[in-house]
Amino acid sequence: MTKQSVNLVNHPLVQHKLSLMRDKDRSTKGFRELLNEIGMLLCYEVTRDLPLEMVDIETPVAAMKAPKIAGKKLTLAPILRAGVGFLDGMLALVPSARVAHIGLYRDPETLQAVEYFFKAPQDVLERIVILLDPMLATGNSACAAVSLLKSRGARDIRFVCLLAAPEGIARFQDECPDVPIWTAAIDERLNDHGYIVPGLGDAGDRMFGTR
Ligand SMILES: O=P(O)(O)OC[C@H]1O[C@H](OP(=O)(O)OP(=O)(O)O)[C@H](O)[C@@H]1O
Ligand SMILES: O=c1cc[nH]c(=O)[nH]1
Ligand SMILES: [Mg+2]
Repeated sequence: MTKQSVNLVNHPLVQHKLSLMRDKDRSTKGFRELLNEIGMLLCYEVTRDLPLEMVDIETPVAAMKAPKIAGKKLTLAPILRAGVGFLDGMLALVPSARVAHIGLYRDPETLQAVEYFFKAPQDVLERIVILLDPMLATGNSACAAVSLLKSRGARDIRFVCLLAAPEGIARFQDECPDVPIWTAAIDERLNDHGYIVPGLGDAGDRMFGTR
């Protein structure tokens, strides 16, 4: 199967906000607000190609045909915990989206993803699923999440992250060649503990103030 693309979102607003988030002195409040704002901007990009259909409406002045989004509806699927940081911003733009929660944490020794929760809408197979996690490091969590979604029948999946390591992109594209990626940056590498360098540290801990 041909590998889907990596879409680098280099809009100045996204890049500026990401730099603010990387700063080790950014407060928990600031970090969370920025992730939410970037979520909104990335939602704009990942939905750019949604098909439109022309429908009849009446303005106060005249009848017209106007474009509305057609076809499949959206499910937003955050990987807990850090993926939740994108959710409110995206739901502000797509308020009727359904939400699938995917509970995964990364074992600090093995770096394998450990599942602890999964709840998806019944009709997830009929929807476009936007998988959310700010960090694509080894790729283990994102691959495990795609496999859970596919086990429920999801076929049309897109992955949105904030930062990606080249190692994570390679692994994800190998295992999930049918899932395109949107990211705000591709960093240099992973360190010995599987953290993205230069990265921004542990996204979940920074967002919830747990370290
Ligand atoms: O690509 P990977 O190597 O799998 O790493 C990325 C994962 O690590 C972080 O989650 P973490 O396990 O820290 O859980 P948390 O969000 O609850 O802190 C991050 O939010 C991703 O889910
Ligand atoms: O750099 C990293 C790698 C995995 N998870 C994070 O939150 N940060
Ligand atoms: Mg974490």
